[in-house]
Amino acid sequence: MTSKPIIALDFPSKLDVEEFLSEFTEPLFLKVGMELFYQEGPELVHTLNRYGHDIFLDLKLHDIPNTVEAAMRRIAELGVDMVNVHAAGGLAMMEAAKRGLAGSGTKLIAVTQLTSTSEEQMQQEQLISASLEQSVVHYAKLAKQAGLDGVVCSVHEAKAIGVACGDDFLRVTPGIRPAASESHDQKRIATPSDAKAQGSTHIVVGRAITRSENPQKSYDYINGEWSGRS
Ligand SMILES: O=c1ccn([C@@H]2O[C@H](COP(=O)(O)O)[C@@H](O)[C@H]2O)c(=O)[nH]1
Repeated sequence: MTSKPIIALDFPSKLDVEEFLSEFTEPLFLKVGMELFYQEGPELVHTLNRYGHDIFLDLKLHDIPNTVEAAMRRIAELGVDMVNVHAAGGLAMMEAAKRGLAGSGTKLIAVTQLTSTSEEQMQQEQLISASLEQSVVHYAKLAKQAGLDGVVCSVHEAKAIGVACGDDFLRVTPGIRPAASESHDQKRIATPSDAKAQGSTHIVVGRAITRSENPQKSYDYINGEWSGRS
């Protein structure tokens, strides 16, 4: 059975979130990112939790190990289902993040290479001579070594990560677009059915649902394709 699509709540305020969620009747898997969390803080997370939604807190921590461990101790108290760090922060930082979450039940995943990054951009701007897939798999192995539950990657690397890190290692994939949709700022996009075929364990979908004229209909369509019902 596949997980529910994770809806990226990239909204500026709680009011916008309430208006968006009023369209839905069932419990959802929601992603709270930086824009919303910096505006509304932990209270919004508690509210979404009370309504029975699963929550991925997408804050992408990246700092020295001591700072990240302390921040994760606070995040552990929020009771979210999933949180993340940047794998580029290194092994010691990821291990510290995991220590900070100890006893919480919150899954910890690491961003490998952002889905808005192309191979050419990565090689030129980060001075990495490896291929993008090699870089992503390298970070996935580092995250596994640190004891993390999985990574954020694009659908295009999901299969290779499954081979390198095992099938139970989470491959959470943003950059999801229905066929022939606009890619916006994303470089490594794929459809929900591609994600299913390539072994993503979760898909993250923002604008294709939140900016749709009919969010419930778009969600149902994407969920159907992802779960193999259409
Ligand atoms: O590599 C990454 C990591 C995180 N994201 C986040 O996912 C959503 C995608 O939104 P769309 O509107 O579907 O493009 C967004 O919140 C990003 O911050 C990502 O896209 N890529």
